[in-house]
Amino acid sequence: MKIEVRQLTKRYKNQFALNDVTFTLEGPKIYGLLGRNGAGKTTFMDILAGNIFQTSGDIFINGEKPFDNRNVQANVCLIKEGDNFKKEWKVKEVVRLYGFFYPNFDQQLAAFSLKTYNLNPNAKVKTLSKGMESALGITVGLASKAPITIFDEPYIGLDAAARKQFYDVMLQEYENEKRMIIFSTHLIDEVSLMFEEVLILQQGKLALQKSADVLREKTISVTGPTEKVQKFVSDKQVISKKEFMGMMTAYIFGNRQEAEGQGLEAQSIPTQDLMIQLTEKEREDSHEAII
Ligand SMILES: Nc1ncnc2c1ncn2[C@@H]1O[C@H](COP(=O)(O)OP(=O)(O)OP(=O)(O)O)[C@@H](O)[C@H]1O
Repeated sequence: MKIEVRQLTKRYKNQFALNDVTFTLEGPKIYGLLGRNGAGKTTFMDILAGNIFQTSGDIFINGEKPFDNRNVQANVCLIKEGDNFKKEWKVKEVVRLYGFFYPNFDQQLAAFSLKTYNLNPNAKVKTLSKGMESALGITVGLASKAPITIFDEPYIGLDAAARKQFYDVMLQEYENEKRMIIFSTHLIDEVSLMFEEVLILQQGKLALQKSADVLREKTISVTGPTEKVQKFVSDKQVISKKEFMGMMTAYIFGNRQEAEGQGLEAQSIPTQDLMIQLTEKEREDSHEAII
């Protein structure tokens, strides 16, 4: 599957939820879509799933526009953090309806997942706890086998053990049959090892798109006397810098050994820290994407 996003903009009155973003996603791959509150993640996922229409720009899924397009929508399953299903539906009706809509829907996997999460097929959605409703979302999202499966904070209310079950089944399913999974979450440290590529949105702009391997190997923090650090980073891509009492820490794309060879302290940066550094206030106006 190929998703082409071209100068995509969504504006609500004076508020830009997405502001002229351009990028391409090509699967099968597990994408992490990250960003602070209000960065535009849900808006993007809603446009991708054909739920809402952009103000300007284009989005193509394998060359077709998703809005009001049944062909495309049958290939895209979006599970949000809540209110995915009508409250009056029974669990088994949700599974049946998703089964009708998604051509590759895996009934066996759905039944297995319902059992795993102790979900009673005859229970109405309105009687489920928050965590149980999330488990139902996860169940139909995974069982949909949609070529583009999107999870937008899908596990509100799920405890750590239940989240781990979800990750395990998701990875197992992905191993069995690869597809494009777009995963948006604030629990970044918990899932970042699953990502194959990371996108970070900041105030409706794309701040970063990089393969997870590159991020793991090449993003480092370098600490030492300010002058020495300044000199070391002068020819490198700098994510952010902080200075305190003659010492500087710079977050950069670079080589750890090279920094250590020059007597600087170097550490790799966890994805969550990277997101925080990239979206710090000082960077807000620069809108310089790292792609
Ligand atoms: N229906 C709407 N009407 C007005 N403004 C909206 C609407 N939906 C989103 N916005 C605004 O667009 C911006 C992006 O919102 P969005 O929900 O896409 O962010 P997000 O990255 O998903 O945030 P979060 O991590 O908090 O879920 C925010 O400023 C939000 O207030």
